[in-house]
Amino acid sequence: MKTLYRKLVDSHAVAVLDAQNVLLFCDLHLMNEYTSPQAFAGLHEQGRGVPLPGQNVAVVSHIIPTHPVMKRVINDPASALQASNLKRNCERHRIPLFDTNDVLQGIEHVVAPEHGMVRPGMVILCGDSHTTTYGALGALGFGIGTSEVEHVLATQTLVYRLAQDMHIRIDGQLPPGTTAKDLILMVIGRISAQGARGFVVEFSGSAIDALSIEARFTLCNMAVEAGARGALIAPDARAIDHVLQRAPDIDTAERDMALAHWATLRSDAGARFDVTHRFNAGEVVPHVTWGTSPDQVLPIDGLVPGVDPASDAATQRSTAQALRYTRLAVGAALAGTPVQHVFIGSCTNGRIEDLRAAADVVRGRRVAAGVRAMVVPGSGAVKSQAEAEGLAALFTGAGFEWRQPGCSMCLAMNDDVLADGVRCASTTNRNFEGRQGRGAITHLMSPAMAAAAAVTGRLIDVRSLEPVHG
Ligand SMILES: CC(C)[C@H](C(=O)O)[C@@H](O)C(=O)O
Ligand code: SF4
Repeated sequence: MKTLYRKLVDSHAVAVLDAQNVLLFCDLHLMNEYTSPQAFAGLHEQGRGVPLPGQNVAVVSHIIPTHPVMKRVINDPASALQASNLKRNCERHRIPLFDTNDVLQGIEHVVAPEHGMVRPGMVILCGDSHTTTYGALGALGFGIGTSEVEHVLATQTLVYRLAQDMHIRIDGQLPPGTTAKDLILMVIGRISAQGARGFVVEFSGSAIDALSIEARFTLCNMAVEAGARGALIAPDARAIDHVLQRAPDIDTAERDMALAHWATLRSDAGARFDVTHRFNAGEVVPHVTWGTSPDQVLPIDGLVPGVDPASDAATQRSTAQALRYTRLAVGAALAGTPVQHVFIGSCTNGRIEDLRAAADVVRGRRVAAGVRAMVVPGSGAVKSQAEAEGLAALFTGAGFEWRQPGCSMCLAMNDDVLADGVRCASTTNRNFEGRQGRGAITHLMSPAMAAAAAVTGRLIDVRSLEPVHG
């Protein structure tokens, strides 16, 4: 009787090293410009090569400028060097690369599944924490450090310490106006940013079954913000369709074998989880963070909390510091807080369904005076799809900036940086101090909620917007 997680580990264990560690085979190794340079340098120092270049792929994601011009030139010398290093290294080792000016370039976690690279049952590694995203398709993905990137390049394996099994079961129906983003923010708020530390989480239940694949990406992407070492959803017919539509290389014979294998990718009835949590999706309301950790989050009708004298000293300190940083008054309503910036994008919420959800709110409305709002699609493919559907025209017509794809203001490693004190409604995944710019204040929320903030200039429950007439 095994959990899905243990099945994936066991089927990829090249060797058992001891009771806690295995040598894990990696089916797909993704790389970005930021965490790969030292790994390649180490590889070259030791005179090693890359034995399986076809099982590696690289994407320029983080440092890339997104201003809306055709040709993208990286002006910052250090960033330009990272991009040119990645190109040189990929050429040298014959590793496929989505380079700066590739029309399909984007955020690594948006690009990889678009091309059918992510398949159920795979182990996928990347020097990036949001690799947990791929659990949405039944693949075990997680982030690794730069020295591990080097190890994977050289051997296509990783020395891996086993995690514990957590089951998060979510039944019930998400109410209208709420999304997977609200659900995962609620879960993180309840179990805390450390709540899944040391665990791989398997999500299941009727609410999960009802989610689109893109919504499942959002959920698994943010599981790492609860400390999870991986997130999984057993692949169902919807996940399998999603993969097959994007993997034309699978011929009929392979397809039958693949389908038979994928059907086994679920936790056995009676498999034991170390911890189980249960939630009711029917209770979900739009959520917004108020602090500087994703678990400092409240329903939009919540009041900014004060320091709880009953909490431990560390929590008291971090609450006080978060309140200082976000400049919110204890006891004030979160709703109504003015924002100066809105950012719609990232590997959490930069996919086509996210842009459609934001567009549905924006249609017939305009960006509020004094607000700067931008949409940064997660990839070139998302961008052209949104343009073909008329979403780009809708956004620009309403006063949004329509940008080129990349990580952008999710972590401000390019030139999309907010000024000190600017408050931003953001569809990203981390509200850490300084993440969107020194002194900039981030409120995490869903695309619909961010769009509502853009058109009203404040944090607001999207469900309370007056209908648009005419
Ligand atoms: C730059 C990269 C290493 C980092 C990560 O690991 O997640 C980034 O993508 C982030 O979201 O903070
Ligand atoms: S979009 Fe944000 S979270 Fe995702 S990989 Fe880029 S920086 Fe990291």
